[in-house]
Amino acid sequence: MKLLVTGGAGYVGSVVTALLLEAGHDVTVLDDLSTGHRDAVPAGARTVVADVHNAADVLTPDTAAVLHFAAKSLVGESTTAPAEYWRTNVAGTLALLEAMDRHGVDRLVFSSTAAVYGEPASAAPLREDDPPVPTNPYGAGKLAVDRMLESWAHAYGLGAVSLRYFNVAGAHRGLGERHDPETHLLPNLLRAALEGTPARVHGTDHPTPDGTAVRDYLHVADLARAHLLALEAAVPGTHRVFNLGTGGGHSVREVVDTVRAVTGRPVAVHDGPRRPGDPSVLVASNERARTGLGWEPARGLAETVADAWEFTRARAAARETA
Ligand SMILES: NC(=O)c1ccc[n+]([C@@H]2O[C@H](COP(=O)([O-])OP(=O)(O)OC[C@H]3O[C@@H](n4cnc5c(N)ncnc54)[C@H](O)[C@@H]3O)[C@@H](O)[C@H]2O)c1
Ligand SMILES: O=c1ccn([C@@H]2O[C@H](COP(=O)(O)OP(=O)(O)O[C@H]3O[C@H](CO)[C@@H](O)[C@H](O)[C@H]3O)[C@@H](O)[C@H]2O)c(=O)[nH]1
Repeated sequence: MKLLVTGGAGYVGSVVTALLLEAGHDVTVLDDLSTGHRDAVPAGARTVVADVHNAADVLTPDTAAVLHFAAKSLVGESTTAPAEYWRTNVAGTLALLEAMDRHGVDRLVFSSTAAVYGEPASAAPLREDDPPVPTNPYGAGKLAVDRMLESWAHAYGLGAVSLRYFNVAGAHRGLGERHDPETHLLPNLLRAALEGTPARVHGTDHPTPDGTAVRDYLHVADLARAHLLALEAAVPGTHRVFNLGTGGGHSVREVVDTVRAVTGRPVAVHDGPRRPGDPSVLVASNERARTGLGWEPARGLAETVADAWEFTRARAAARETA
């Protein structure tokens, strides 16, 4: 299939692009490189450096589907700089949908997020029919897009799938997290392991067994595989929503312990206050993805950390020889 991947120079989009190419698809990446990297786009894909608002210039009538990753995606930043979140994530998606309408492209796979659920009422795994009550502009904007897609499917016959990712982590064949500044837990812990500097624990007073926040860490290669299944599930006239997570949670302290075990390094941590907008527990129920997409995650936390560690060390070695 001829596919457009927005945000394909970013972390998740580059890994999905690699899998799409392996499966024989013809891929064009549209990315403004604001948080992505041109050299992260796998060989074999075309790259167009452009804003998602200008997707109409890149789409063609023979584009079969769009996979839409381009977004601003930091919960904390969305509370202090919301304008950019509404502009890129919501207005940008509206521009993309209008461009798809103009070219008759009727299938979309969208990167939604666990942040649409806000602060869950209990620690039970979140289901897609649990009430979405986002607590920050990032989650609110992603929920707005989920609802936009629902109306587009109903009124204009779009076939859309919203994949609500929980915490993506790990690396796949030389592709991993390269954010600057880096705010995500695992890359920060691995940098601490590499450089011998301390990492920070945001909040030790959560209502969890050890007081630190619990998240569902999903290997990026498992996540990426779900996108190929979602492409098949994007049937015109329907909008479907799937949570993507392992179904199990780990506290920040458990991730720290796993990093120490995998790297064999001490990794010092300083305890600090909670980060504004951070829910205490986010764990996915992946039942619907298992039955509806035939998807299941294959990797656990130790393998996810090990792959991210290999990526971190390889990049450090490449920097040294450069
Ligand atoms: N990483 C996670 O844990 C996670 C969890 C839930 C949802 N998501 C969602 O998954 C998607 C990918 O996230 P990621 O972690 O790979 O982030 P990323 O920042 O690595 O990738 C986003 C890509 O979009 C591009 N981009 C941003 N604004 C753009 C614009 N206006 N026009 C064109 N390109 C633009 C960036 O340059 C970057 O390459 C995002 O939509 C994000 O909200 C990520
Ligand atoms: O140096 C750090 C970084 C993070 N944390 C904590 O670790 C947990 C995970 O944080 P992080 O890796 O920053 O991810 P989240 O804030 O949970 O957000 C990610 O996961 C969400 C879905 O759960 C997505 O919506 C977001 O786009 C994505 O950034 C949180 O409790 C943080 O407070 C620390 O203690 N120290």
